[in-house]
Amino acid sequence: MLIMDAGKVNKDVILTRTGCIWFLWLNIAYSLYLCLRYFFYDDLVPSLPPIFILSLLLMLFSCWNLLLTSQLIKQQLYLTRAVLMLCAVIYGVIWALILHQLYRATHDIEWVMVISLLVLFPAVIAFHLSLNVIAAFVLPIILTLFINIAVLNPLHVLFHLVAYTLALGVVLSCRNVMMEWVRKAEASEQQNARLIQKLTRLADHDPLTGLANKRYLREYFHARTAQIAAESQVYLIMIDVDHFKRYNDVYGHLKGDECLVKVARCISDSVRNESDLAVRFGGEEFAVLLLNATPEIASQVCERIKTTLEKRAIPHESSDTAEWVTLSQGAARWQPGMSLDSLITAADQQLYWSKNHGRNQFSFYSS
Ligand SMILES: Nc1nc2c(ncn2[C@@H]2O[C@H](COP(=O)(O)OP(=O)(O)OP(=O)(O)O)[C@@H](O)[C@H]2O)c(=O)[nH]1
Repeated sequence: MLIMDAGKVNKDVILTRTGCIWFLWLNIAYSLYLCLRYFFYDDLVPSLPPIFILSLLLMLFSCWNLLLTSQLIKQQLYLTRAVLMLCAVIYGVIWALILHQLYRATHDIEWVMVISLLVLFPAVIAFHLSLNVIAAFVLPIILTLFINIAVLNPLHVLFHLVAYTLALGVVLSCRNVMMEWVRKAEASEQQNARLIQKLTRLADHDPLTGLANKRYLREYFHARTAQIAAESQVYLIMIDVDHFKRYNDVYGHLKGDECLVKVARCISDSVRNESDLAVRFGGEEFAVLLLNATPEIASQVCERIKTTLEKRAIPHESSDTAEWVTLSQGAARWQPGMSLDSLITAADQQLYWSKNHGRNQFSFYSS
């Protein structure tokens, strides 16, 4: 496999691709410089054809790779690391040959060393994520330069070897600095993502019960009703705890809070469809939004909430309705074009009907 699709790609490969494009443009610029240099300096003339041919080859290979990369980007495809390494070796060998020819033409090892460092430095930056790709590019170049340095007289060999090794060390140490920056950037990116997740949860959920809040209901309602088909049936159930003021008065507000958490759990346990949403509407009021429901499903959910709470049997000694905590519910069906506020009002009217006709029951409105 020379190419992989976007699904199998990790972040490293994408970062390497950005580096590749930069590296290709640099190679085009360098090869252009070497080709043009011929017209302004005559020191390269004796060995012009090999350098000219190699520079031209480098330019054409880079242009072709650039075109290929843009095609891959369009098709959301990426080169595998093995192909990157092969390309790095080819570039390393071409540059090794160019530097060798430059040295043969100029006999100026210091200038050739500077040119080699100018080539190595961007490669280390571009491929900082992969030591193997860097090595595949760097090794042919270093080997050629060391061989060329070795043919100098002994005093110069030592001086140039030490100088070049030091310069290489500086270039390679840049990779460590880059990696440190990348690690820090990644750590802060992850921290930000966690923070955003936490803030989003705080903004969308009720801190006491953990259910979605009214703000999220509004967002969810608008997003989902804009998507769903006109024939889909959407229901809103409004739920209110019966005689909750008396519960607080008898058991205290902390117990009241605990009771609301238990009620919330009963409601969320009764909502089984993933697209349905259980909401703490405010105070001791809850709501359930049912997407793709039917009148039967909506009444089943109301019945399930009632019986689940009955099974929990949370004592409520001052309630006129039962010995345990009970709920009144009212449901209304959404019609396409109907606003959330109108739907809430319609469901609320049914809730009041349930309250006024004995509590601990549900009532329906289906226009
Ligand atoms: N403990 C606690 N109590 C709350 C919270 N939010 C609202 N309440 C209380 O819920 C009670 C609601 O009282 P009412 O609106 O009179 O309703 P009710 O007593 O349930 O009477 P009915 O709805 O007619 O059955 C008030 O006493 C509020 O203080 C909360 O987060 N925690």
